[in-house]
Amino acid sequence: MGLLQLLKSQVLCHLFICFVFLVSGIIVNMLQLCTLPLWLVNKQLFRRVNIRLAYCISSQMVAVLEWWSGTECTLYTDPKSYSHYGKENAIVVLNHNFEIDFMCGWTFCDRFGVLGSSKVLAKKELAYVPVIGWMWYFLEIVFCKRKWEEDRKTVAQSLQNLQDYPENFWFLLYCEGTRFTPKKHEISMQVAESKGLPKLKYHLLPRTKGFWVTVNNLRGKVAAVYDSTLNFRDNEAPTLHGVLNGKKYHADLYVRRIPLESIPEGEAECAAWLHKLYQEKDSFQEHYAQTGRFPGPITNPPRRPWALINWLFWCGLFFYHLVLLFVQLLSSGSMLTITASLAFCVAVSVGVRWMIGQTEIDRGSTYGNKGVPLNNN
Ligand SMILES: CCCCC/C=C\C/C=C\CCCCCCCC(=O)SCCNC(=O)CCNC(=O)[C@H](O)C(C)(C)COP(=O)(O)OP(=O)(O)OC[C@H]1O[C@@H](n2cnc3c(N)ncnc32)[C@H](O)[C@@H]1OP(=O)(O)O
Ligand SMILES: CCCCCCCCCCCCCCCCCC(=O)OC[C@@H](O)COP(=O)(O)O
Repeated sequence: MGLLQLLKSQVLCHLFICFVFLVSGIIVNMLQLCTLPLWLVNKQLFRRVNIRLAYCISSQMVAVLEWWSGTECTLYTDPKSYSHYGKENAIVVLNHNFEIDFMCGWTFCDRFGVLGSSKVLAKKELAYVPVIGWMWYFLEIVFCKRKWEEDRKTVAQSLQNLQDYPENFWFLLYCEGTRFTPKKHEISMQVAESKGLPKLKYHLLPRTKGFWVTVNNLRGKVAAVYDSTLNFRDNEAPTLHGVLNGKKYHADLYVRRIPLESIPEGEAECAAWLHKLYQEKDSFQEHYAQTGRFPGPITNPPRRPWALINWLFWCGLFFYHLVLLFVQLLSSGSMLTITASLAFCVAVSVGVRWMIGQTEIDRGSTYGNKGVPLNNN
């Protein structure tokens, strides 16, 4: 093991990275709060400012993935579609199998210059996660309770609000609605069978209502759906812990650009279209399993330096102040101050541990664990 790799595996380094993320994130959340009055005076300026503030937070996770762990992200797509990426609004449909799939998504957003403005249809529980969840309020992220009767109005309204959004954005939809587990897969395939739909091997059965409502409420604003299929080389199951430990993964992403006009408007037709899309996605995963690659040419967007610069800025700032604080603490000799500082460090570690837990599939929700009642006759 090299010296750098040894350094990356040190718990103290992980604690420092997490500390920087949490404290800088809370500072940015405070700044976001201060921008609220701007909403009343100049809504578009409020949005532009918040896109940049959000970038300071989300790009830290991109920097850790790209520069700390050195994870490589390869893009399979045709060059004609490539020329549109980052220059238009799009709905991204992505498979939901990996704990760090959202970080890979963010990496691609950054490479095409839409990271600050990127959006998602997220479960409501994530709105309460400090830093990221709080940041999302100011980005007008669309939250759902995953209960259609309650979501149908609120989701449509939040999507309508994006009609006059001033900068290009990608809107991410995990149509499976939850992360893949063998149990959820088995249950969703029972649902597929009861609906007379072909079985999927690598995906859960997609929930179609969110897709239908998104496509129809963003019509006229969004140019295309980017059908995106992600996998990792060597059958790896990447984790945030692995990334913090400096483990290098290799992500492969296959993207097809589908013009929005080609997607049917009616609910039933749109649902059938999405089911067909997931059958195609399944065949791409099968191709990957057989050959170790996705179909089509590789056109790799380069890493950009901004995420690294932002991260180094915050790390430098906190490192300087932490050293100063440490020296002052030792020279003060006050047991009370030392104990209070230790308690603060423990609180930060516990908070971050809980946040990391949100990314872990084993600690995931039970959503999708129940299907339609089986007919045992
Ligand atoms: C490549 C570049 C990437 C770019 C990245 C861009 C941006 C990045 C930005 C941010 C990154 C951050 C990432 C954060 C991650 C957070 C993501 C989440 O929180 S995912 C969870 C929330 N999202 C969703 O759930 C979206 C999908 N869901 C839906 O669309 C749902 O329809 C819904 C709108 C949420 C409503 O939920 P509900 O449960 O009420 O669903 P339905 O009404 O659809 O369900 C009933 C329907 O489903 C059938 N059914 C029953 N059981 C199952 C089952 N187990 N599996 C499948 N289907 C099931 C049931 O028979 C009903 O069928 P029908 O509709 O025919 O009546
Ligand atoms: C700079 C690096 C610092 C790293 C350390 C800091 C920890 C940061 C943790 C950030 C937490 C981010 C929240 C986004 C999480 C996205 C997780 C996710 O994918 O959600 C799952 C849902 O889709 C479905 O949920 P389930 O039904 O599967 O349950």
